[in-house]
Amino acid sequence: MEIRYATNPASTKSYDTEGLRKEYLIDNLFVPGELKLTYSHVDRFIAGAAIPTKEPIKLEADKHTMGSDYFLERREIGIINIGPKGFITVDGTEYEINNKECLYVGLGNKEVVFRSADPANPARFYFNSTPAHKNYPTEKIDLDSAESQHLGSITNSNERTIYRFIHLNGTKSCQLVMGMTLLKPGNMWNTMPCHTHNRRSEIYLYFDMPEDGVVFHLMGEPNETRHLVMRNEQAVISPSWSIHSGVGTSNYTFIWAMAGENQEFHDMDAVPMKDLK
Ligand SMILES: O=C[C@H](O)[C@@H](O)CC(=O)C(=O)O
Ligand SMILES: [Zn+2]
Repeated sequence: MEIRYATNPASTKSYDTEGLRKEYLIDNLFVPGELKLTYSHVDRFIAGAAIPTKEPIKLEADKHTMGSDYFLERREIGIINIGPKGFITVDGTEYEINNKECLYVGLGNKEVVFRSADPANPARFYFNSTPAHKNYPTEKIDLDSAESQHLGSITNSNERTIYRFIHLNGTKSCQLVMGMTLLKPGNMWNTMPCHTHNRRSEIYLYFDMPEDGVVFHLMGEPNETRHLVMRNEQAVISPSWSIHSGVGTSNYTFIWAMAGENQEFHDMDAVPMKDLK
């Protein structure tokens, strides 16, 4: 399991491209047949993925790093399938999870297993996990049952729909807040005007991108911005002090997950456009 330590704005100022990518970019999550995990000390997020081929893949704890016997011993998890149909079994109960559907699994569930409906055309499960102190019910959420918000306009190249899966007015969790944003064709910008949220950090996963497409992901303090060039199915860690926005070479979809000391989606500090540097 890969480990990322927390970073601060002062040292981030001096990072070059490679330094920024080493700290913030997660570019190795999707490997057929493997469970891949990255542990970040930013709000103790775990970002991971599983592409089950012939054999199902079990969500196993890395005992050394997590210090637990099973993955959800002290954690909760939100899982979204970004590929073809698959199944997730949680302590014996099987859930069918289609493309862009989400499953929340709470604290204390011992066995979580990923399986593809067609191993030749496997499911692609992406997940975020954070520490938890209480069990909330396992729940499946799809685009129809999610809370949705239409934002932006074609004249600003940012017309998109935000779907909230795990949040205060929907599927309950201890601290994980998770959803997905779909950009309309011809729209390339997300989250501009941008924001920070001092009480929460965030992880983005960009996907549904063409092979040679890129997203210029913007990060850093509002008056000290940097960018990371990101490709399909890559994730990026956004500490609480960093903006998180992006512009692509075509439209794309991204999963966002937040964690911290509150779950108020709108508890964010909007950055006035005149303050961006
Ligand atoms: O704190 C909220 C997150 O940054 C995202 O939900 C923003 C987003 O999906 C968007 O504007 O498109
Ligand atoms: Zn945010």
